[in-house]
Amino acid sequence: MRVVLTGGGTGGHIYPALAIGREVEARQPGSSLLYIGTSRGLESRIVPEQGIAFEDVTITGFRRSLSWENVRTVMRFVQGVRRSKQLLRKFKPDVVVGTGGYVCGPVVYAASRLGIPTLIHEQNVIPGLTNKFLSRYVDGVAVSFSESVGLFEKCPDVEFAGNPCATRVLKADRNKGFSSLGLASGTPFVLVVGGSGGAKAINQAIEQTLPMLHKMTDTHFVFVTGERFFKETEAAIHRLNPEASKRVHVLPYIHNMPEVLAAATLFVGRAGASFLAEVTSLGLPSILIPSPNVTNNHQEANARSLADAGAAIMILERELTGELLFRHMSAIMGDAVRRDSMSRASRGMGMPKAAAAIYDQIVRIQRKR
Ligand SMILES: CC(=O)N[C@H]1[C@@H](OP(=O)(O)OP(=O)(O)OC[C@H]2O[C@@H](n3ccc(=O)[nH]c3=O)[C@H](O)[C@@H]2O)O[C@H](CO)[C@@H](O)[C@@H]1O
Repeated sequence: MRVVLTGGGTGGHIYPALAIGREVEARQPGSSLLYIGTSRGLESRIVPEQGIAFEDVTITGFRRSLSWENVRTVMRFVQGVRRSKQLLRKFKPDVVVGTGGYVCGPVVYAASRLGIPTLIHEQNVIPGLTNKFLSRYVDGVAVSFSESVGLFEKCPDVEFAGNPCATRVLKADRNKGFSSLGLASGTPFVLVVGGSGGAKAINQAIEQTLPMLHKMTDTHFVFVTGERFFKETEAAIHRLNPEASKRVHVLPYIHNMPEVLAAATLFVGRAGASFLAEVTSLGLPSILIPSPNVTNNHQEANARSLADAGAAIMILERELTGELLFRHMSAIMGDAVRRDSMSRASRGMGMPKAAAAIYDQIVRIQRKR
């Protein structure tokens, strides 16, 4: 099968697209993938590293308020559709799959105008602007939450599939996760990561925990700062606690995240949808600090659903302090029975077969044509 994947800006849109691509390759060996993204998004680096062909279109997002920038965005959209049509005519895909983020707009729209079967995947309970716009043109929408099924009334085929990131972590080799971090297999560690772009508030809270970390003997901390905060955070950590470097491993970004997640004992981070799909698929206990700066405060809703099920502790950013975070981390790491119970609750929410369900939907929308 020839598949065009598109979606991006942040990891939460890119990894679902890659997971769908990998499922297609597994189910139909010899398939060809082309990823269309923007040269400014994270996808322009991640996708080529995965050995997948990459082409770019230029596009920007709409501002929610009226502005001249929106006029320019419309012009870029028209140009983006033209460029997408050229790329699609050349690659001749059997299907085009979009996973949200504004780059999807021109690519999926162009595909539908050319009569190519199209599917979009929505990661969040409340649909993003681009997916909502596209839903009237596409053949299928795959959603991650049952509550979202009714929100795409313009589309004839809406499937509650889950998030395909849940599938990509399952086959991950945890021993490779340990060795890539320079840790002996089985070393207990807390993975702290503020979403695909890092989170200043979480970085600052971790800096505040440094004087307390020696109390959690044997536990290591893998702390992912985000590329833009790496230098300052790493410098602050070494200044505040030079001794910490033995058990605190500071990194800007992790490229083999499935392997590292499979090895982790506890996850601390934002409540982005793709991360949560991975965490629940693996049955990891978590401490979630939802970003307050997202549309409709959807990360708090994501985090609350895990907290209500007993799979996670939620800390709101306005209440976050190093002391509170340390207290929760040390309570969970020090209590194996509690960890087991959180882990069972977390696994109970996982949807590890999501990628397979989306592959089946792709085949179905092709047949309907
Ligand atoms: C601030 C913001 O707008 N966040 C949104 C964004 O989050 P964001 O892009 O942070 O996405 P998620 O937290 O959902 O997922 C991040 C993805 O990147 C991967 N990863 C992350 C860090 C790293 O070092 N290495 C790595 O591989 C994770 O394994 C995961 O697959 O998209 C999500 C899915 O639409 C939304 O729910 C979030 O609200």
